[in-house]
Amino acid sequence: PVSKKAKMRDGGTDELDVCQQLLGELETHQDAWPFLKPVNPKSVPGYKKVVKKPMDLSTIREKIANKQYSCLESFTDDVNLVFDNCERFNEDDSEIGKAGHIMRRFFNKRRAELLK
Ligand SMILES: Cn1cc(C(=O)NCCN)ccc1=O
Repeated sequence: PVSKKAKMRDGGTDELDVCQQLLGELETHQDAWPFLKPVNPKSVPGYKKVVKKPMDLSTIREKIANKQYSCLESFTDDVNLVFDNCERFNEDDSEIGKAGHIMRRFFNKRRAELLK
């Protein structure tokens, strides 16, 4: 079988390039505004108690910079956490709830296209 090592190419893995590409597209999406920075628990009543594992795009950007993602799967888990938290806390027909559904669909579509 092809060894893990074989996945490496100069300057890091292809998977990490895909993570950077996807994150860049999420950050610049017009509906990304609710997800760019950590939710401020002081300005959003109930958030701290309800959402056990907060996650946002700037935190994911930091984790990439600190080499905290070993593979596309661990990166995908954090992106999905952003949108799962959003569904948990926001009505589907709210502005933020709608943005979360749009962003999740966009992410899944682009991830599939980049992996083809
Ligand atoms: C993702 N999310 C974001 C907010 C929020 O208010 N973000 C600041 C926008 N400027 C509130 C609830 C929530 O689930």
